[in-house]
Amino acid sequence: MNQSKEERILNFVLQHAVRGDPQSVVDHIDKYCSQKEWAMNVGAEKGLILDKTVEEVKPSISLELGTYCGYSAVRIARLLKPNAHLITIEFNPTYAAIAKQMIEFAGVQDKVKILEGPAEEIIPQLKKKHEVETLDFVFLDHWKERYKPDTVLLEECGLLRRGTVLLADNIICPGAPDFLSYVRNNNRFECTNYLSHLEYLKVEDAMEKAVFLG
Ligand SMILES: O=C(NCCCCCn1ccc2cnccc21)c1cc(-c2ccc(F)cc2)cc(O)c1O
Ligand SMILES: [Mg+2]
Repeated sequence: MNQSKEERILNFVLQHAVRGDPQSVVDHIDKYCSQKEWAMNVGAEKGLILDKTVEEVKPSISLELGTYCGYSAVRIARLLKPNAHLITIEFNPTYAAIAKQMIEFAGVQDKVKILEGPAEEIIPQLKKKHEVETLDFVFLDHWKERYKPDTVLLEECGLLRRGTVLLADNIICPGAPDFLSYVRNNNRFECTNYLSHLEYLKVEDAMEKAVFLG
């Protein structure tokens, strides 16, 4: 049976990256996806914006919506302080299985929990089933039309606290217009836009940081 693109990405990492070295895993995914096959990882340029945000927030508990092959989960986990954790939600079980292997190869499996299913179903379970109190950092990178409803759901579930930082990928391409207008017109969010480029291409893209003011 033919390999999928995601399996080819994983195999390239398993064969060429350094086991237990998250930076090597990130660099090799970027090498494969810039030279061989485009894939929707946040990539190196927007990845720096993600890194700077994680380093600023120093989150104890982070949530990622959209795991895909695990690129940004490894990118975030490599910067987390001891005993800090990332919960990452992936809808597609095939992607989740690839990401699990990617995260284990990078050696960050003790910091990352992958939950399978739609964010809409999992977010309401985070407090009771996954013992989350409130979130320090949220990276939105899933279905662009779910950014706004899932942000509202996070607030309704009491998962945001004063200072929780949301960072959203793909604000320009593919775009998340209802999320953007929601957070920018809501006086309980302090927003910052970071202009960048779509992963591996010269196409414009941006990330939006929205700090919840409580
Ligand atoms: O679609 C994107 N990502 C989402 C993938 C599917 C998420 C499914 N999913 C995962 C967790 C989860 C939880 N709940 C519900 C659903 C959930 C995406 C697309 C592009 C892109 C594509 C083509 C193009 F021409 C230009 C740009 C670039 C990106 O960076 C992207 O992130
Ligand atoms: Mg994205």
